[in-house]
Parts: sequence; structure tokens; C-alpha cells
Amino acid sequence: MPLFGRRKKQTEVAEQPEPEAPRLPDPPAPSINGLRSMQDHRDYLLSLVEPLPPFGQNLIEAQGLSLCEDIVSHIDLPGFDNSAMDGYAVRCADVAEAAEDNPVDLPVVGEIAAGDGDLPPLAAGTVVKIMTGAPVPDGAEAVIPYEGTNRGSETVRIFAPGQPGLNIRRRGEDVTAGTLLLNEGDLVAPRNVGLMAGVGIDKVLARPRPRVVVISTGSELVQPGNPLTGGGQIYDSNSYLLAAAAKAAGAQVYRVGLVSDDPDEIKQTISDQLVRADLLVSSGGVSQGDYDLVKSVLPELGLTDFTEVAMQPGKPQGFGLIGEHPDDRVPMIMVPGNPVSAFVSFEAFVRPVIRKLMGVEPYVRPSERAFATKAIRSVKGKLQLARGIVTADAGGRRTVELVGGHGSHLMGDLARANALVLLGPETEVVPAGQPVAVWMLADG
Ligand SMILES: Nc1nc2c(c(=O)[nH]1)N[C@H]1C(S)=C(S)[C@@H](COP(=O)(O)OP(=O)(O)OC[C@H]3O[C@@H](n4cnc5c(N)ncnc54)[C@H](O)[C@@H]3O)O[C@H]1N2
Ligand code: MOO
Repeated sequence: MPLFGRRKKQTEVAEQPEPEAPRLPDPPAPSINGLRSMQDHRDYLLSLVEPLPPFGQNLIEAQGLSLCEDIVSHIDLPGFDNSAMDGYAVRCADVAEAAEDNPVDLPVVGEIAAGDGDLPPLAAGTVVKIMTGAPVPDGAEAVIPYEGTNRGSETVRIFAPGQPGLNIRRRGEDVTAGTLLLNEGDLVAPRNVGLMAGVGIDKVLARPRPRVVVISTGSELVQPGNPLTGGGQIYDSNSYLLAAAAKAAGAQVYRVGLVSDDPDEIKQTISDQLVRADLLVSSGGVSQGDYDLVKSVLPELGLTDFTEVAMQPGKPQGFGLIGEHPDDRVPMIMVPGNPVSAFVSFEAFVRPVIRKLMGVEPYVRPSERAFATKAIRSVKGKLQLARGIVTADAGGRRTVELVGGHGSHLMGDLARANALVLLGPETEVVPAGQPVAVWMLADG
């Protein structure tokens, strides 16, 4: 029997490709003069963060948060018929003829205070004293306030008639059991907190406030409250500015403050903060300078994207997903150090990301319209975010005037402004009387 020789299979050693180093998804291509547009950069950052998972929040904590459930009342409000006035609960027939010149005397058979229960019905020909909020007994049809009586204790003299329902707040006239009070996605306002407490709810499912850690970098920086000891020193305003803005946007803020231009200190500080951050925000060190270390050091801590955006101020921008483990990476937005640039970058990028983490739409501040009182000049080729003061004229029409110059160090002018004026890359001049887009900077 022929032996069919079997070729010994050659063990093929498949070439293993080098595992690809993890990196951020491809950023958008430059679209304006070789730079990335503000919208593209913002959309890119928004695509890289997800809303935080919701959990049960105490009512007070929930104020300002976005609900992740519908809220239904399980009780009626009011929960029972009750008196709207301090006075006497009566049967209408007993006081039908009562008037200033024809008082009616009736025996007072008891007193009901707010909180009392198990009440006997009101017998014909009698009244009962009743306080505001106290339950109205069966049989009583109206409440005559003290002011329409002689306030008697054993017997009361009544000078006014009462129609059925007078001064009685009916069970369920405000809210009935089963009513939808709030929808998933609604923001919880203080009055909603009151309503939910009023129907007995103490916890709601909502996304938490993002924990935002704010760091400013720069060896020239001095903590406010301390003296400036050397020439060239300045106070760290950015960590305060960014922390305050993040707080106003709804975040829970940890202001770490200043870190000097030392690579190890920057790395150590950022690594130490990861554990308590849903978002890191740093200022400074993202431009071309020899000591702009954020840009050179951060790639060692995670996946980063440094770019230039076609906007002024706020051109140099950095973003990262920081941390070693893919599941644990924390987003970080690195804004430029000039204070106005830092603030404008906050409005353009950090605020939308905070809102996405909170699940609060719209993520982007809506542009509104205001009419230039004087001609506004702009620099072509970049989106200018100039500082402006918006006022309503006599007819209620919004007008806007620029405040200060274009310099991104002009903090005084920024503080005087109440709006950012958006002048597109094509704009050279907006003639007086023409509309421009503005972001109104609501304070608080
Ligand atoms: N050769 C180039 N130089 C610069 C460019 C460029 O394209 N080429 N871009 C300029 C622009 S635009 C900006 S914006 C800044 C951004 O610089 P950095 O993000 O690297 O910021 P720093 O150099 O650290 O600081 C800039 C400026 O801001 C002051 N600063 C920084 N931190 C604070 C703080 N916490 N509180 C107050 N003030 C702060 C700092 O002292 C500098 O004056 O780069 C331009 N240069
Ligand atoms: O971009 Mo810088 O922020 O113009 O001053």
C-alpha cells in the first residue's frame, strides 16, 4: 500500500504587527488659513467626552442639574381640603343672612389647628374655629375670616355671609396624584426643588456636577494675598477666573492654583489630581515659548492634541485624555495663559464640555443679535471674540459697543464687558446700525 507522503505543514510564523500606540481619534482638518475653526475644535472636544453617569441626588444637590427620570407626584396637593384663613368654619345656610347690620350668633363647638386630624363633622347650627392650613371638617362649607366676626370663643357673632368654598383650598386643586411634574432632561430650578419636596420626594436621578480641577502654570505667578517680591512677578488670576467660570457653569471646582514651569512639578501635580477630576483645566504653557512646558510634558501623561484655532484670542489650544488606563482617562483642556484668552477659551470650549458632562443642552451658548452703535472693525482671517457692552435702547432693541482694545491681557476691559462679540473670519467692518452675533455673559 503506497504510503502517501504527507508534507509536513510548515509552521508559518505570522509577523505580529507592532501594537499601535493609542492616540486620539483624528482631529478635524484645518479649514481657515491652515488653522482649525472654533466650531470644528469644539465639536472635536465634544465628541471625545460623554455625559457623566447619573445617580440618586439629594434635592438640594439636584438644583441646577439635568434630570435623568420623569418626576410624577404620588399625592394630591393640597392633600386635603383646608382653610385659607384664620376664622370660623361654617355651614353656608347658617350665615346666609349675616350682614354688618344683621349679625348672626352661633355656638363655637371646637378649634382646629394646622396638623389636627380625625375631626368630627360640623353639625348644623354650629361653627368651629379654624386656623390657616387646618383641615376643614366634613359638613363645613366656608370659612369666615376673623375680620368678619367678633372673634368670640364660646359664641361668635358673624357679620358676613359665606358662599360654598369661600376660603377653602380644595384637595388636589394644585397637583393631582399621577401628575407629571418634570420631564427627563429638565433642569431642576429652585422652585422645582420646592415642589418635589412638597410632594414628598427627597431624591432624584440626575447627572452630578462635574468635578473640575483648575491649574495655572507659570513661574512668574504669585498667589493673590502675598506680596510681589521680584520684578516680573504677577498674580495668578487665571486659576481664579477659570474656577469661578466653571462654578458658574455648574461644576464642582477644585482650584489647585499655581504650578511653576518645571516639568516634574507639572507632571506630578496633574497625575495627583486625576483621582478627583472629571475634567482638568490648565492655563498657560501651550504656545511657542521656551518655557511653554504644558505642551511638551503632557504627551507623556496621555493622549493629546495641540493645535492652533482660527480665533483671537485663544489661538493656541491643547486637549488631552490624561491617564494611563484607557477606561480611566480624564479629559483635560489646556487654554492659553493670557487672561482674556483663557476666558474666551473657557466660553468656547470648556463651558460646552462641562455642559455635556452634565448632560445639559444646549452645550453651546446660543448666539444672540445686537446692533452696532458705532462701526466695528475686525481683523480678517480669524474669528474675533471681542469684548462688548450690550444695552437695550429705549425701544427694547439690543445695541452693542466694543469695550477696550483687542489685547488679550486686558482684564479690566473684560470685567467691564457683559458680552463677547463674534466677528467672523470674513468680517472686516460692521457698519453702525448693522447686527452682530453676541454671546451674553450671564453672571452668577
Ligand atoms: N512666538 C509666538 N509667541 C506667542 C504666540 C505665537 O503664536 N508665537 N502666541 C501668543 C498667543 S496668541 C498667546 S494666547 C500666548 C499663549 O501663551 P501660553 O499659553 O504659552 O501662556 P504663557 O506664555 O504661559 O503666558 C502668556 C501670558 O499670560 C500670562 N499668564 C499666564 N498665566 C497666568 C495666570 N495664571 N494669571 C495671569 N496671567 C497669566 C503670562 O504672564 C503671559 O503674559 O502666547 C503668545 N505668544
Ligand atoms: O490667541 Mo492669543 O489668545 O490671541 O492672545
